[in-house]
Amino acid sequence: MKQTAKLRVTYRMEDNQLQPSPENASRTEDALEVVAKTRQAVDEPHDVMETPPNLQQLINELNRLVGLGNVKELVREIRAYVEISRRRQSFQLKNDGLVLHMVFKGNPGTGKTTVARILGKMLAELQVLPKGHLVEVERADLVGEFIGQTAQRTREQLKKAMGGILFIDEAYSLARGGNKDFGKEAIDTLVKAMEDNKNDLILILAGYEQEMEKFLRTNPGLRSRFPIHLNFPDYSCNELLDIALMMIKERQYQLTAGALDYLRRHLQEQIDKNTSNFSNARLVRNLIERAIRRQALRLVDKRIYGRDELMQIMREDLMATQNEVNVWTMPD
Ligand SMILES: Nc1ncnc2c1ncn2[C@@H]1O[C@H](COP(=O)(O)OP(=O)(O)OP(=O)(O)O)[C@@H](O)[C@H]1O
Repeated sequence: MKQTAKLRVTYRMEDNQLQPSPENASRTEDALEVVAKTRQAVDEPHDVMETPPNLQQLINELNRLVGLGNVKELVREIRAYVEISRRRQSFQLKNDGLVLHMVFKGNPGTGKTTVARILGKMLAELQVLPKGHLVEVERADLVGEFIGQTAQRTREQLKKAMGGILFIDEAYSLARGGNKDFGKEAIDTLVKAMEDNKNDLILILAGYEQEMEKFLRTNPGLRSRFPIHLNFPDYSCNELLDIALMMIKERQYQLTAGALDYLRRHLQEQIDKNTSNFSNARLVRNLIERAIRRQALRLVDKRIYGRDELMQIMREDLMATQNEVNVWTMPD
């Protein structure tokens, strides 16, 4: 692309060379710098989004997650926005700060915490957040039982989260008791902190979709402070199976054909039951981890075994988990 720039500058002759006249020398230098930068930006072929290695690793980590197309798209948007804001800055163009407070709506085990954790690290790499760590809290961490306790607890958590993300699970439980409840005080303290620490803190409210919608409807002032809403839908049977295979592979195990067949049927059965405590990818993780322990038990007294055998998860290892999986809920 051919680019021309017009400059209106007065010159004078000095040592047989044309020099900008002293009264507008600095304006000239500014103008020439802008021209140089424009040329560089327009003419030079350059990597549109150079990605530092740490950031690339996090992008890979996010992309490895099964599904979640909307989340991946949002992250692309944020990266692009940060990059363009930087380029605009170099031309002294106006830059309204990014407001990245978010609402994550979805059932348990749909990846909300996992995404928030990766996002925090990414925003630190992009220098949008100073640290990018995640502090996960729920009502009991914020709300006290006596006067004065709530503001103190909430402030403590805010302090821990400063520089990163404060992730509030089941955020609507803060409004549980209405205006007389201490939860209201927690919300007010959070809102104030959002205003006072615009560049140092991101708040994510997470929880079931319907409860969250109701919460935001009854607190209209809150909705406008959270410009980004992300839905985390339940995973399909195939997606859950992909997640299972990914987890198996990461841990250097393999499913036999019988185990795979069993797992597919079992997951579909769980989906069809449509129970409220169905925990999506967390259920899968618990199934796999339990099956790994069962496989160990099956092999431990065997004298002869090979590499393949040590890697194989069989149908019977998974079947043993059927009635026990809900008892064995592993922390993340
Ligand atoms: N899309 C995915 N691909 C691979 N693994 C996933 C995916 N989504 C979730 N997981 C895994 O499932 C487990 C549960 O996910 P996570 O804790 O992020 O869910 P959550 O929505 O925050 O649940 P909760 O609301 O109950 O806290 C984690 O081990 C996570 O790594």
